[in-house]
Amino acid sequence: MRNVFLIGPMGAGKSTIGRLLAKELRYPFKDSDREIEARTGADIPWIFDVEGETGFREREEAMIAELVQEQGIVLATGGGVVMREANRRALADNGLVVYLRTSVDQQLQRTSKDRQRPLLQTADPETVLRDLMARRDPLYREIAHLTIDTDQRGPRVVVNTIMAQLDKELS
Ligand SMILES: Nc1ncnc2c1ncn2[C@@H]1O[C@H](COP(=O)(O)OP(=O)(O)OP(=O)(O)O)[C@@H](O)[C@H]1O
Ligand SMILES: O=C(O)C1=C[C@@H](O)[C@@H](O)[C@H](O)C1
Ligand SMILES: [Mg+2]
Repeated sequence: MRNVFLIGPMGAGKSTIGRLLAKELRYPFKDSDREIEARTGADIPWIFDVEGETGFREREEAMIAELVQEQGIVLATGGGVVMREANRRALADNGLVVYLRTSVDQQLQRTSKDRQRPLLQTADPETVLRDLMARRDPLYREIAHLTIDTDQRGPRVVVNTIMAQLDKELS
Protein backbone atom coordinates (compact mmCIF):
# COMPACT_ATOMS: atom_id res chain seq x y z
CA MET A 1 0.00 0.00 0.00
CA ARG A 2 1.25 3.37 -0.93
CA ASN A 3 1.75 6.18 1.55
CA VAL A 4 0.18 9.59 0.97
CA PHE A 5 2.28 12.53 2.20
CA LEU A 6 0.68 15.95 2.49
CA ILE A 7 3.01 18.93 2.18
CA GLY A 8 2.41 22.68 2.11
CA PRO A 9 2.66 25.81 4.24
CA MET A 10 1.15 26.58 7.63
CA GLY A 11 -2.64 26.72 7.34
CA ALA A 12 -2.80 24.87 4.02
CA GLY A 13 -4.93 22.28 5.79
CA LYS A 14 -2.54 19.31 5.94
CA SER A 15 -3.72 18.18 9.37
CA THR A 16 -7.42 18.81 8.70
CA ILE A 17 -7.45 17.22 5.27
CA GLY A 18 -5.08 14.44 6.27
CA ARG A 19 -7.47 13.25 8.96
CA LEU A 20 -10.45 13.22 6.57
CA LEU A 21 -8.48 11.61 3.74
CA ALA A 22 -7.20 8.86 6.02
CA LYS A 23 -10.77 8.00 7.04
CA GLU A 24 -11.80 7.86 3.40
CA LEU A 25 -8.88 5.58 2.47
CA ARG A 26 -9.09 3.61 5.73
CA TYR A 27 -5.42 4.29 6.29
CA PRO A 28 -3.94 5.26 9.66
CA PHE A 29 -3.38 9.01 9.98
CA LYS A 30 -0.14 10.45 11.35
CA ASP A 31 0.80 14.06 11.87
CA SER A 32 4.53 14.61 12.00
CA ASP A 33 4.24 17.66 14.32
CA ARG A 34 2.14 15.64 16.80
CA GLU A 35 4.53 12.65 16.60
CA ILE A 36 7.48 14.94 17.39
CA GLU A 37 5.58 16.36 20.38
CA ALA A 38 4.70 12.89 21.66
CA ARG A 39 8.29 11.69 21.30
CA THR A 40 9.72 14.80 22.97
CA GLY A 41 7.09 15.05 25.67
CA ALA A 42 6.79 18.78 24.96
CA ASP A 43 4.88 20.97 22.52
CA ILE A 44 6.36 22.72 19.49
CA PRO A 45 6.57 26.19 21.09
CA TRP A 46 8.57 24.64 23.95
CA ILE A 47 10.94 22.86 21.53
CA PHE A 48 11.56 26.11 19.61
CA ASP A 49 12.08 28.00 22.87
CA VAL A 50 14.51 25.58 24.44
CA GLU A 51 16.26 23.98 21.47
CA GLY A 52 15.79 26.63 18.80
CA GLU A 53 14.55 26.02 15.27
CA THR A 54 17.65 23.92 14.54
CA GLY A 55 16.80 21.58 17.42
CA PHE A 56 13.27 21.23 16.06
CA ARG A 57 14.56 20.52 12.52
CA GLU A 58 16.84 17.76 13.86
CA ARG A 59 13.89 16.12 15.58
CA GLU A 60 11.78 16.57 12.46
CA GLU A 61 14.34 14.95 10.16
CA ALA A 62 14.68 11.94 12.48
CA MET A 63 10.88 11.61 12.69
CA ILE A 64 10.39 11.83 8.92
CA ALA A 65 13.06 9.15 8.35
CA GLU A 66 11.08 6.90 10.67
CA LEU A 67 7.59 7.69 9.37
CA VAL A 68 8.41 7.11 5.68
CA GLN A 69 9.20 3.49 6.54
CA GLU A 70 5.49 2.89 7.20
CA GLN A 71 3.29 1.22 4.59
CA GLY A 72 -0.08 2.74 3.77
CA ILE A 73 -0.40 5.79 5.98
CA VAL A 74 -1.62 9.32 5.39
CA LEU A 75 1.00 11.70 6.81
CA ALA A 76 0.52 15.41 7.45
CA THR A 77 3.99 16.97 7.49
CA GLY A 78 5.12 20.22 9.09
CA GLY A 79 5.20 23.33 6.89
CA GLY A 80 9.00 23.53 6.92
CA VAL A 81 9.72 19.87 6.14
CA VAL A 82 10.94 20.65 2.61
CA MET A 83 13.77 22.87 3.88
CA ARG A 84 16.00 19.82 4.28
CA GLU A 85 17.03 17.80 1.28
CA ALA A 86 17.05 14.56 3.26
CA ASN A 87 13.34 15.08 3.98
CA ARG A 88 12.53 15.91 0.36
CA ARG A 89 14.21 12.73 -0.83
CA ALA A 90 12.63 10.58 1.91
CA LEU A 91 9.12 11.83 1.05
CA ALA A 92 9.46 11.72 -2.74
CA ASP A 93 10.88 8.19 -2.68
CA ASN A 94 8.41 6.61 -0.29
CA GLY A 95 4.94 7.79 -1.18
CA LEU A 96 2.64 9.93 -3.22
CA VAL A 97 3.38 13.56 -2.36
CA VAL A 98 0.40 15.93 -2.44
CA TYR A 99 1.07 19.67 -2.24
CA LEU A 100 -1.81 21.59 -0.67
CA ARG A 101 -1.38 25.07 -2.08
CA THR A 102 -2.79 28.21 -0.52
CA SER A 103 -2.36 31.98 -0.71
CA VAL A 104 -0.73 34.02 2.05
CA ASP A 105 -4.06 35.84 2.59
CA GLN A 106 -5.79 32.52 3.35
CA GLN A 107 -2.87 31.41 5.53
CA LEU A 108 -3.24 34.57 7.62
CA GLN A 109 -6.95 33.95 8.12
CA ARG A 110 -6.52 30.26 8.92
CA THR A 111 -3.68 30.70 11.40
CA SER A 112 -4.77 33.88 13.19
CA LYS A 113 -6.50 32.23 16.19
CA ASP A 114 -3.82 29.72 17.01
CA ARG A 115 -0.65 30.40 19.06
CA GLN A 116 0.97 27.01 18.41
CA ARG A 117 3.11 28.19 15.48
CA PRO A 118 6.25 29.82 16.89
CA LEU A 119 7.37 31.28 13.55
CA LEU A 120 4.16 33.36 13.43
CA GLN A 121 4.42 34.83 16.95
CA THR A 122 5.66 38.13 15.56
CA ALA A 123 4.26 41.61 14.98
CA ASP A 124 4.23 41.04 11.22
CA PRO A 125 3.22 37.46 10.36
CA GLU A 126 2.31 38.47 6.80
CA THR A 127 5.93 39.36 5.94
CA VAL A 128 7.13 36.10 7.52
CA LEU A 129 4.60 34.06 5.53
CA ARG A 130 5.48 35.82 2.26
CA ASP A 131 9.18 35.23 2.82
CA LEU A 132 8.66 31.54 3.72
CA MET A 133 6.41 31.05 0.68
CA ALA A 134 9.00 32.58 -1.67
CA ARG A 135 11.65 30.19 -0.37
CA ARG A 136 9.53 27.08 0.03
CA ASP A 137 7.05 27.09 -2.86
CA PRO A 138 9.74 25.95 -5.37
CA LEU A 139 10.69 23.14 -2.97
CA TYR A 140 7.09 21.99 -2.49
CA ARG A 141 6.70 21.96 -6.28
CA GLU A 142 9.97 20.07 -6.75
CA ILE A 143 8.71 16.97 -4.94
CA ALA A 144 4.92 17.16 -5.49
CA HIS A 145 3.27 14.42 -7.51
CA LEU A 146 -0.05 16.27 -7.23
CA THR A 147 -0.82 19.91 -6.44
CA ILE A 148 -4.26 20.96 -5.19
CA ASP A 149 -5.32 24.58 -4.70
CA THR A 150 -7.19 24.86 -1.38
CA ASP A 151 -8.18 28.54 -1.52
CA GLN A 152 -11.56 28.05 -3.20
CA ARG A 153 -12.27 24.58 -1.81
CA GLY A 154 -13.42 23.55 1.64
CA PRO A 155 -11.76 20.53 3.30
CA ARG A 156 -14.37 18.01 2.07
CA VAL A 157 -14.01 19.16 -1.55
CA VAL A 158 -10.21 19.03 -1.29
CA VAL A 159 -10.48 15.43 -0.05
CA ASN A 160 -12.81 14.49 -2.92
CA THR A 161 -10.40 16.08 -5.41
CA ILE A 162 -7.49 14.10 -3.98
CA MET A 163 -9.53 10.87 -4.01
CA ALA A 164 -10.40 11.36 -7.70
CA GLN A 165 -6.73 11.91 -8.54
CA LEU A 166 -5.65 8.92 -6.44
CA ASP A 167 -8.09 6.71 -8.35
CA LYS A 168 -6.36 7.80 -11.55
CA GLU A 169 -2.89 7.26 -10.09
CA LEU A 170 -3.74 3.79 -8.82
CA SER A 171 -5.68 2.56 -11.89
N1 LIG B 1 -9.67 24.06 2.58
C1 LIG B 1 -9.91 24.77 3.68
N2 LIG B 1 -10.84 25.75 3.66
C2 LIG B 1 -11.08 26.50 4.76
N3 LIG B 1 -10.45 26.34 5.95
C3 LIG B 1 -9.54 25.37 6.04
C4 LIG B 1 -9.22 24.55 4.90
N4 LIG B 1 -8.25 23.68 5.29
C5 LIG B 1 -7.99 23.96 6.59
N5 LIG B 1 -8.76 24.96 7.04
C6 LIG B 1 -8.72 25.55 8.42
O1 LIG B 1 -7.46 26.19 8.54
C7 LIG B 1 -6.92 25.99 9.84
C8 LIG B 1 -5.50 25.41 9.71
O2 LIG B 1 -5.58 24.10 9.15
P1 LIG B 1 -4.52 22.95 9.52
O3 LIG B 1 -4.16 23.02 10.95
O4 LIG B 1 -5.09 21.69 8.99
O5 LIG B 1 -3.26 23.41 8.65
P2 LIG B 1 -1.83 22.74 8.53
O6 LIG B 1 -1.50 22.74 7.08
O7 LIG B 1 -1.81 21.43 9.22
O8 LIG B 1 -0.87 23.79 9.29
P3 LIG B 1 0.57 23.54 10.03
O9 LIG B 1 1.62 23.40 8.98
O10 LIG B 1 0.79 24.78 10.82
O11 LIG B 1 0.43 22.31 10.89
C9 LIG B 1 -7.91 25.09 10.59
O12 LIG B 1 -8.70 25.90 11.41
C10 LIG B 1 -8.75 24.46 9.49
O13 LIG B 1 -10.06 24.20 9.92
O1 LIG C 1 6.33 26.19 8.58
C1 LIG C 1 7.05 25.80 9.53
O2 LIG C 1 8.29 25.95 9.52
C2 LIG C 1 6.43 25.09 10.66
C3 LIG C 1 5.16 24.55 10.50
C4 LIG C 1 4.49 23.75 11.53
O3 LIG C 1 3.79 22.67 10.90
C5 LIG C 1 5.48 23.21 12.57
O4 LIG C 1 6.25 22.16 12.02
C6 LIG C 1 6.38 24.30 13.05
O5 LIG C 1 5.58 25.28 13.69
C7 LIG C 1 7.20 24.95 11.92
MG1 LIG D 1 -0.63 20.65 10.83
